[in-house]
Amino acid sequence: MFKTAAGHIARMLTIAGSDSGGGAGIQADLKTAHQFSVYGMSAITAITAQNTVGVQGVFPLSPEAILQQLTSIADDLGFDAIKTGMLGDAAAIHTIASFLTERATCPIVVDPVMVAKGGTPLLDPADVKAVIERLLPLATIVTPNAPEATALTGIDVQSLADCKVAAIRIAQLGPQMIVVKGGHIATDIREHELAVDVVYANGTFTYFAAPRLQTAKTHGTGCTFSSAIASCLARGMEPLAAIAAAKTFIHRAIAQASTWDVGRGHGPTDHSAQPVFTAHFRPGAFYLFDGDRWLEENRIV
Ligand SMILES: Nc1ncnc2c1ncn2[C@@H]1O[C@H](COP(=O)(O)OP(=O)(O)OP(=O)(O)O)[C@@H](O)[C@H]1O
Ligand SMILES: Cc1ncc(CO)c(N)n1
Repeated sequence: MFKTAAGHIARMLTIAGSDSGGGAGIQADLKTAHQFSVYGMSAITAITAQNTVGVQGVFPLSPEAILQQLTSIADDLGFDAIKTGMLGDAAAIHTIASFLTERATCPIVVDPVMVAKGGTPLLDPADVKAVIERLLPLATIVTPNAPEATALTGIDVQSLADCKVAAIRIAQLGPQMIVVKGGHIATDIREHELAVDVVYANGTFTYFAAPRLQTAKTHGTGCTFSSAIASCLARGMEPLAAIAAAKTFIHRAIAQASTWDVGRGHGPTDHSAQPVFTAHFRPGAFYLFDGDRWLEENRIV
């Protein structure tokens, strides 16, 4: 396990839903924390009956049950970074936001989960307001995919240019750094398609791209990516380096699972993948991951 500069084991808390299929939610988050040599803890917000084909049932926990888990962890174990995923409803969001305000001084990664890959809603659209008003102002990093960026801003996010406009709008809602993920965005800015994650902070865009992998093994990619970022922040890494390491991890996790026979639908990724750690990234640059290392490219997006 990784020891922080303060000399203790790095700890990451995930506040999210349970995925019985093991590829997304709490299960993905804890597997990811472990792979980053970070001690993982969980406060479960809802239990889903779910597999790679779809979501068969959602059973939210009460705000009391959520708060008691959070309090038990805060009173004893503590945390160096927190990630939030599927949250349930507005009442749960208010409870979690109040807890974070009172008891969290560490970095917070908000993955604004709204819809599962198969299309099942995991958050009522009426509750998006609570995410915007209560959670985004607390976020060190927020990681919407394209449809989530649309729900947060009202901008129809379909292209890289849309990602940039949406990121600027989301920044006005309070988070320190925004990552609009490129999994849903069709780009063709090279001879082969890329999955480009657009990062925005302090008025500057930085880009992390990787070749788009042609596979349906993408169940839980967003959960895995955001918990990888939180794990890196728990280790004390800088935000850009954390996002880059998370991108290398999810890229390899998708690639390694491409031949797996786990489930009949959108299969899970391989959380035993090895992340690549690179120390320094220049804000404003465009980086391409070639599977082994990051290359800085001279391009205007
Ligand atoms: N086919 C792919 N090839 C390479 N990278 C991908 C692919 N799909 C997604 N990614 C990467 O995975 C990460 C998660 O992005 P994505 O947009 O899929 O999240 P998401 O939609 O929130 O996932 P989910 O809802 O399934 O948890 C991003 O870094 C994105 O660039
Ligand atoms: C529990 C849970 N959280 C998040 C997602 C989004 O991938 C999912 N499918 N299930």
